Amino acid sequence: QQPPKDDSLYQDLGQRAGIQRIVEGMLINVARDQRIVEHFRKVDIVRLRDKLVEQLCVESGGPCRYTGDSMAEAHKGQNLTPSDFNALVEDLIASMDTEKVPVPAQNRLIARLAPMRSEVIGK
Ligand code: HEM
Repeated sequence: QQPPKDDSLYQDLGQRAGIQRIVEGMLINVARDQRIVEHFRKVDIVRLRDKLVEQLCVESGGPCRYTGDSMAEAHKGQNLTPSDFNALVEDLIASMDTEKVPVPAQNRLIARLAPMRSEVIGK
């Protein structure tokens, strides 16, 4: 038998609906973010939204499955920099602020994304 899964972060993010609002808010922030918006010009934004929601759901301990590409695959050829990465994280944090996600929960989510940094940057 599996130990019960810790889904407290998923709950703190407002479950699937809350995560969807966070992701959509982040993408709206990205659309206004001159530092990185160019990367997203030709992207299927609905697919990106859906894959991000799945991924944040999984990473926060929610009952979801991630069906997208690997992080290395998704960011291959983009040559993303540490500054690009930081800009996206700022846009995510601003969205979580708008959604009134408590700061400790924000920090837990960022901590779960941080290990992906090396798979995203410089590919
Ligand atoms: C921890 C940080 C990041 C995570 C968790 C993440 C997550 C994802 C996910 C789940 C996808 C969708 C993959 C798929 O379609 O199957 C994706 C695609 C994409 N990401 Fe990221 N990403 C991160 C950082 C970044 C950064 C810093 C940028 C640019 C500033 C970026 C730009 C993009 C773009 C443009 C796509 C679409 C690629 C395409 O459709 O060809 N990502 N990302």
